Amino acid sequence: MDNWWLYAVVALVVIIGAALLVVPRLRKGRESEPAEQVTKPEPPASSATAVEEAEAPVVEAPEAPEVVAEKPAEPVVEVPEPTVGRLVRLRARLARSQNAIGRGLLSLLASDKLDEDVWEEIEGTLLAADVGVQPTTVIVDRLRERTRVLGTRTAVELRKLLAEELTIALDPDMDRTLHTEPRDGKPAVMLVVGVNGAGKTTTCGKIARVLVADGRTVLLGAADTFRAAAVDQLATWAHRVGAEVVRGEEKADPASVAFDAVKKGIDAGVDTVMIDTAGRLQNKAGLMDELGKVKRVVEKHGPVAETLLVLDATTGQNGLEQARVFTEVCDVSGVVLTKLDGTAKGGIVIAVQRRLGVPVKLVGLGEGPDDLAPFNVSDFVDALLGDERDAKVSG
Ligand SMILES: Nc1nc2c(ncn2[C@@H]2O[C@H](COP(=O)(O)OP(=O)(O)OP(=O)(O)O)[C@@H](O)[C@H]2O)c(=O)[nH]1
Repeated sequence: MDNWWLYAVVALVVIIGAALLVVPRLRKGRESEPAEQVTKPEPPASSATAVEEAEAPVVEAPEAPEVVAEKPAEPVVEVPEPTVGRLVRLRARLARSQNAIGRGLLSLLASDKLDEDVWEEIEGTLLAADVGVQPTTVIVDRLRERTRVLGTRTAVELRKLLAEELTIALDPDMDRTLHTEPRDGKPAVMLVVGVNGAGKTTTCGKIARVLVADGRTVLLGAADTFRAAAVDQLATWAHRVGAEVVRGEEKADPASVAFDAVKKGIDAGVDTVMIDTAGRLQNKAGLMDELGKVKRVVEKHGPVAETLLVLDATTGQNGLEQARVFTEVCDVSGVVLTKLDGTAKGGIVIAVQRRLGVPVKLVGLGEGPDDLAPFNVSDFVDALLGDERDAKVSG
């Protein structure tokens, strides 16, 4: 027990040493806690971006004029194909789709014996080609008579006879002029009517291209206010050739859009104003009335030069009844027969003219911008029957 103080000193040293070791660690541990608290409230990366974005307009504002300057100033205006001889250039396509009629008829006529059965087959071929009952009867009766009287049997002569009969059936004396020239200092106004999907908007665009190619100025009125896409479609066609478009609000009164378009055309001094109307079903009396209203309202500016009825050739005879209603409402002056490239029934041209008493003025031969041609009887008959030289070779 003499050394009790020695034990006391050692114990004190141990306690102090332990205290020196433990306290700094505790302190260190406490210091790290606030560090974690700092990282937690840091804004996440995305909110930092949001702040940058929120500030962006302020920072980028001075650059705005540069953006405007970089915009492509003018759309590229296309130069359409010249119109002269278009039907001839498109003849191969037309002939491909019509060959069934021409070849069928010519081979039947070249039969060893033109008996009752053969004439019935000829009649069937014409009916199947949508020529229509009455014109078919006339064509067959005349052919029968002429082959009997003339005793014609060579392929060349038979082709000539058939061509003559088809030409008569197509009424070459009908006036197929498209009235697009301004009169009395006012633009020629064209109304384009027809059922949904017949190709009205496309036809407006194609005609505008033809007119622009011929050096005319054109304004298009988008009176199909029922379908916003139709308005955009027309505007696209117009921009491609540099024509102006007048469009109304969606669901606006089509008659007022048409009226405004003609007024703008008069003020701007353009040559032709074309009004694209909504596709209307003939059994919707209200809609047909509205079409009549469009015409009356437009006529307040002066007479309409041309009312074109657009008909889809692939609807065949069924389309004719619909077509007839249009002729009653709006005094149709010409027919545009579209999609002739999509049918082997070219005889519909004969049926349309007979039924409506209106000339086919233009034909659509494809979806391409220049696939529209003035209708020409002799080119069409040539396309129906194939090249005359083919007949000579086989004759
Ligand atoms: N193959 C072919 N397709 C055509 C021709 N004319 C138009 N079309 C196509 O027919 C479709 C309908 O044409 P649109 O011009 O939209 O018809 P629309 O009469 O204005 O139709 P709505 O606006 O619904 O009344 C489109 O796909 C055109 O490309 C043609 O001569 N041949």
